[in-house]
Amino acid sequence: MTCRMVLRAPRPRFLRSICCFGSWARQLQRQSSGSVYSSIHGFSQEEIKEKLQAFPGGSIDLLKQDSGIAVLTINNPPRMNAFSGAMMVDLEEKVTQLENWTDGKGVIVQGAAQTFCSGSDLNAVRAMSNSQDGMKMCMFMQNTLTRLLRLPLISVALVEGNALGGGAELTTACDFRLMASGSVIQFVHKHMGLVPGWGGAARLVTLVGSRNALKLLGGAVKVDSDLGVHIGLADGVLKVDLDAARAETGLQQAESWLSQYTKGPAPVIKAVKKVVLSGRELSLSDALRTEKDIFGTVWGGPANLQALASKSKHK
Ligand SMILES: CC[C@H](C(=O)O)C(=O)SCCNC(=O)CCNC(=O)[C@H](O)C(C)(C)COP(=O)(O)OP(=O)(O)OC[C@H]1O[C@@H](n2cnc3c(N)ncnc32)[C@H](O)[C@@H]1OP(=O)(O)O
Repeated sequence: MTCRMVLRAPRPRFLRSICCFGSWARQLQRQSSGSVYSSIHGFSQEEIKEKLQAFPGGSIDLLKQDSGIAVLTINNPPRMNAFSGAMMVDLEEKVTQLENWTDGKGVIVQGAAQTFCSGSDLNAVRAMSNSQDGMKMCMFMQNTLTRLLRLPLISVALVEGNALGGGAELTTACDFRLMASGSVIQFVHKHMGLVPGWGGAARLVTLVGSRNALKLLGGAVKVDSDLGVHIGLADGVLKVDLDAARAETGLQQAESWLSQYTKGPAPVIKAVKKVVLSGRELSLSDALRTEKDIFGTVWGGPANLQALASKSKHK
C-alpha cells in the first residue's frame, strides 16, 4: 500500500523521514526532494536547467523578513512578468532557500509592478516548441511548483493585474489566493492549443472541483475577484481605497491577512502547515500516523511549556 503511494507521488522531505519504506522506496526518496520527477523517470534537472538558462531576462526576488513572512516577486515588467528560462531556474533556487529557512512562517508570491504573471515567455516557448523540450520544461516547473506548495510555510498568491497561462497555474501552487479588484486569473491554455502542464489542472480540480475546473479550462474563463471568491479559487478581495494617502498597498493588505495565521513561533506554524499538508496528500491512515509524529515535535516544546505555565484561558 505504502509503496504504491510512493510510485504515484514521492513524498515531501518531512513525510519521507517519518514513514516506513522498503529499500527500493528509500532509494527513490534519496533521488527526489519533495519533487515529482527525478532520474528514475529519466529526468535530469541539470540538463534542463542548462537549456533554460539560454533564455535570459527578469529575475525572481526573495525578501526574507524578520516577521517570518517572505515576499517572492516575479520580476519581469517589460514582459508583464512572463517567465524567462532563467527565471524558472531562479524560482527553483529561491524555493530551495525557502525550504531551508528555519525562522520562516509564511510567504507571499506577487508580481512586480502591480501585475502578477503572464505565463511563460512566449519567445522562449517559440524557441522550445518541440514536444521533448516542452515536456522537460513542464517536468521542471512541476517539480518546483510542487515543492513550493509543499513548503512548511503558509503561502499566499497576491494577484494584481493578470495571472495568465502559467501565471494562473502558479497561483494554484500557493495555499491561498488574494485578488485585487480588477485582477484576473485566466487559464488561457485552450486559446494557445494547450492544456496546463505545470500541475495547474490537477491543483485546480482540488481547489474548485472537477466541474468548475472543466468550465475554467474549457472556456478559458476570465476569473475576476467576485467569481474567484464564488467558486472558492480566491480567499479574499483586496480593498481599493480611493484616498491614496490612506490606502494600504496590496502587499500590506496581504501581509496583514496572512499574519492572522502566522502569529506564534515558527516551529508551531510549520507544524500546522505540515499536518494540513499530510491530510491533503496522504491516505487517512498515513496522514494520521504523520500527524502523530508531527504532534511529537511540538508536544513539550518551548511554546507548549510556556502555554501550560501561563495557565492561559481561551475566552
Ligand atoms: C499557455 C501555457 C503556457 C505555459 O504554461 O507555459 C504559457 O503560459 S504561454 C503564455 C500565456 N500568456 C499569454 O499568452 C499572454 C499574452 N499577452 C497578453 O495577453 C497581453 O500582453 C497582456 C494581457 C498580458 C497584457 O496586455 P497589455 O495590453 O496590458 O500589454 P501588452 O500586450 O502591450 O504587453 C506588454 C509587453 O509584454 C509582452 N508580453 C506580455 N505577455 C508576454 C509573454 N507571456 N511572453 C512574452 N512577452 C509578453 C508583450 O509582448 C509586450 O511587449 P512589447 O515588446 O511591448 O510588444
